[in-house]
Amino acid sequence: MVTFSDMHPARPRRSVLCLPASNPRAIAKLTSLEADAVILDLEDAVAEDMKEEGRRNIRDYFSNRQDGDREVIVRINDAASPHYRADCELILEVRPDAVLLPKVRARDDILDMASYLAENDAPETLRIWAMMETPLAILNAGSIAEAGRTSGGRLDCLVVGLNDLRKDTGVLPDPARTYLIPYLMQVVLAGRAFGLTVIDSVSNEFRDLGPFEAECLQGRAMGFDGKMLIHPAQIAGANQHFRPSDREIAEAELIVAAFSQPGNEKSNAININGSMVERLHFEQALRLLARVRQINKGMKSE
Ligand SMILES: CC(C)(COP(=O)(O)OP(=O)(O)OC[C@H]1O[C@@H](n2cnc3c(N)ncnc32)[C@H](O)[C@@H]1OP(=O)(O)O)[C@@H](O)C(=O)NCCC(=O)NCCSC(=O)C[C@H](O)C(=O)O
Ligand SMILES: [Mg+2]
Repeated sequence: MVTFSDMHPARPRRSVLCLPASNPRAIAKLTSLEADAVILDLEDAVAEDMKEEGRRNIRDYFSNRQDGDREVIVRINDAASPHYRADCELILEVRPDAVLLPKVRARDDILDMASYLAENDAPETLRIWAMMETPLAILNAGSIAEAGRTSGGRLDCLVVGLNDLRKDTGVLPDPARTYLIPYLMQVVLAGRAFGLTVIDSVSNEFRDLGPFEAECLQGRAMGFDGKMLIHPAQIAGANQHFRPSDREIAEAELIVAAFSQPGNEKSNAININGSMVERLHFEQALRLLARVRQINKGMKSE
């Protein structure tokens, strides 16, 4: 059956690759990588004494941007850090597709950034993404997601950060993510309630891709739109697992065809091979097919 996440109309964000802004070799690889979106990180992936170099690399990158339609996001340091002001100035200067706020705790973190962007005439296309990686972010997930509306719709995306969450909660690493599931689902629910994209956490495994693939399957089943990645080896798996399967596409086509048949156009519930299919499934099917078209449009070779 078509899943709820297929209703979400946002652009494809199946694979969201993160890399340290201080690593020019990794940055140089980007044009050859098939990630749907890219995060240039100034926060945890960058050593204290490399932050300025990271900002310089980001300036260089945007001055010669060759990404076409791909979203490029910059993760800044948090408001309490000495790097925050310089990072914010950089955001206004290079105007990425979004600024990713680390260690969000409450809705005010979103509102403060939204005010800063508005006061400095940042274009509406400059969005806000939020890392959901503190215990307070999970407790306040609903009001953080709601702040997206209050802030004029600038908040676009919630990204779970399980490394920080494990650190702050004491939950032990476990391939099944058993005790983290309530936190993950809380973020999915908050995102869905306010029309945001939800991105599953990184998996730290990039040589043995078995545990990573298992997390992709689980994340998709939970309703996530995509996964944050740390290594190019993870891109193909995320693109595959967060794309509707051939079976789902065929089922959606069947539903659309059935509702388009004479006599069914105004029906709210019909019988397809012994299953009740409602108009809401028809709407889901249309959205799924629209998403597939979007994915196919952005695909070079997968
Ligand atoms: C994890 C790594 C440090 C591993 O790096 P390395 O040992 O160099 O890997 P490889 O030898 O396999 O690399 C092969 C080439 O691929 C390039 N590369 C590696 N990673 C990336 C990448 N992410 N994007 C683009 N290109 C990449 C290398 O440069 C090699 O090329 P070359 O130099 O020409 O030989 C490394 O993968 C890495 O730094 N990953 C990203 C780390 C990161 O961004 N961390 C922050 C995100 S995690 C997070 O946010 C957690 C969250 O906050 C939470 O709390 O959970
Ligand atoms: Mg983190």
